[in-house]
Amino acid sequence: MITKHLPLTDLHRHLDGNIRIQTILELGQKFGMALPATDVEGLRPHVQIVEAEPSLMAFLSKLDWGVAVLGDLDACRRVAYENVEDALNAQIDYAELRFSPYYMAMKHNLPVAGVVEAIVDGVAAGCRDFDVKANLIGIMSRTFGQQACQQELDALLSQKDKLVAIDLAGDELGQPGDRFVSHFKQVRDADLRVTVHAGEAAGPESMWQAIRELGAVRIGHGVKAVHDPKLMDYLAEHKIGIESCLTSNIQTSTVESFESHPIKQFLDHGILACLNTDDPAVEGIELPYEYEVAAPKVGLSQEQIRQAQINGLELAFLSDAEKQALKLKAANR
Ligand SMILES: O=c1[nH]cnc2c1ncn2[C@@H]1O[C@H](CO)[C@@H](O)[C@H]1O
Ligand SMILES: [Zn+2]
Repeated sequence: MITKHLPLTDLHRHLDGNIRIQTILELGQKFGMALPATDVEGLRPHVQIVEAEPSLMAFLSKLDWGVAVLGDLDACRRVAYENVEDALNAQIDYAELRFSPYYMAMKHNLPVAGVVEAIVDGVAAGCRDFDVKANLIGIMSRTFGQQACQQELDALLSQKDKLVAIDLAGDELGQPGDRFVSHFKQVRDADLRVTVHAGEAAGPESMWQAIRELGAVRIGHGVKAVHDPKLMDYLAEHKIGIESCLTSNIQTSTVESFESHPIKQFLDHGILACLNTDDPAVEGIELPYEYEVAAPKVGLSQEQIRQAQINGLELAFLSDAEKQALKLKAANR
């Protein structure tokens, strides 16, 4: 259950993994694209997980239609704006929305820096219209290699004041983190924080690398840490946050079943793990589902679920004053 009088955060939420099916249809039509179906139910199996996929990469292919219909920068702005409305509808007080501008720009050759501007714009408009606080995390999509990531990083750093952090997402097995050391040096030199998808498809060594060589202060997924007791200790001692995404881990076949998800061990070990969605529209879930259905299935007690909610605020890339303001707002409702 969500504790109503505490702020609800979603720190791991891909904006480009959360494009409404209806919007995909409308944009597809607007830009004259042949989609695999012409109505929501027909399109659903092409853009949403209907049963667990065999691998992370199979899961990720479901995001492709959503970005394929982004025919101009206005379309990017629309999707960003709708993401803030979706966060409001999911009861979220504070969202860190992450996006990969290169991935969004790819199909229609949009200017990558222009995509960043459009997302900044759309999210700002959404935050004005809906009562949600949001920050942006720029993603480098490792799937497309080092050069594409440098291009993506250049575009993101051109708007660095509008971002709170940079992430590395995509093909963890095919593009290991040691190829991105120089990219993350630039990120740290720009005073941006670092969160990295690691220990999802690859093992605990990928998490060590993200922490030691890339400067990660939070890790996306990180489920493989349970196989490395020293890493478990390190995460707890150094307060490295684990952004858990329970349903996503089942749907990518990263974790075999809810019952065997390691988040319980993380919390028992004093690790700051929190609950997040990942790609809500693609998964067909929202944050309340993670709190009310997925977390109990994993075996978390109500006290542990509450702790995960508290951890979300602690791990947020916000100032103490901003956290305090969110706490006050939640306490008074
Ligand atoms: O669960 C995930 N693991 C790894 N990469 C992901 C996940 N979800 C989305 N992306 C990746 O993030 C970028 C879009 O924001 C894309 O590169 C997509 O493949
Ligand atoms: Zn993710």
